[in-house]
Amino acid sequence: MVPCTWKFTKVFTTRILDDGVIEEKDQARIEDKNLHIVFVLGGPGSGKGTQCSKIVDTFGFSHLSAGELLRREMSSDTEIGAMICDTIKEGKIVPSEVTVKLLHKHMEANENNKFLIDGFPRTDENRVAFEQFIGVEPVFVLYFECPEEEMVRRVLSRNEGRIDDNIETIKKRLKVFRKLNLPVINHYSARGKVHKINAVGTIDGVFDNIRSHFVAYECFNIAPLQAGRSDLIHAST
Ligand SMILES: Nc1ncnc2c1ncn2[C@@H]1O[C@H](COP(=O)(O)OP(=O)(O)OP(=O)(O)O)[C@@H](O)[C@H]1O
Ligand SMILES: Nc1ccn([C@H]2C[C@H](O)[C@@H](COP(=O)(O)O)O2)c(=O)n1
Repeated sequence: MVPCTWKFTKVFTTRILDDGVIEEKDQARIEDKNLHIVFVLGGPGSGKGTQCSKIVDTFGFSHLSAGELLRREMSSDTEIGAMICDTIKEGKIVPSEVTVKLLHKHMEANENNKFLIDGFPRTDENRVAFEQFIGVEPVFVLYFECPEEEMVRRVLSRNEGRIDDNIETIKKRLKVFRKLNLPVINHYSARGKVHKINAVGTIDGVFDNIRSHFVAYECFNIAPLQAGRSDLIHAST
């Protein structure tokens, strides 16, 4: 399995408590972890979250869903929470600064060094912000290919009470996906990093296809695995 090669540079955070006691907290900086990051991309409802749970159970990654982190932040009674709510309702993309900071916070707090980052980067701006702020490239990118009618069907029957699971917002999210997310997938595809997954089929059937990519990755001792360069993807509309 994975050799754990943390460098363990500690960051000491000093805080003076109310009673004058000095509390020193130490944490490993994520910059010093030997991070293995897999980005999981695909349109809304293509099954990213469902498959991430299975990857976590089988391959020991930690799952960070950018959408889920934003939804949690949205329920905070703050200006940023309200901004996230408006943006998600409109099917638009939250400014990268907010999302990357949330990802950073959760990666830093988690001892694991293997992360599945689901629904990120959604735009070139997201991608560049992550590269600049976190400074790590993904080892590979899973791209869930799914017909739009199937994605709409799945989202409309998801029934989790999400404010963006309605036909009006779904249409906007699909448009944003075609316009902003496909260029990101093409960016990684040109670098041989994209593993295309056929997202149609039973949940277990789709996972069987995904499994081989992680097994191969582990066999290569977690060295960045170069996928074959796949054809560029063009938005159909
Ligand atoms: N292979 C599948 N076949 C049929 N339904 C599926 C399949 N995979 C997932 N689903 C269902 O489709 C819905 C959407 O799946 P999921 O939430 O995993 O998608 P997602 O890509 O994470 O969506 P989003 O980007 O909107 O968060 C869920 O109700 C899930 O149970
Ligand atoms: N990188 C991201 C990821 C998500 N969002 C917002 C906009 C999405 O429509 C919404 C839901 O995300 P999902 O659960 O479908 O991954 O969250 C964003 O702005 N930036």
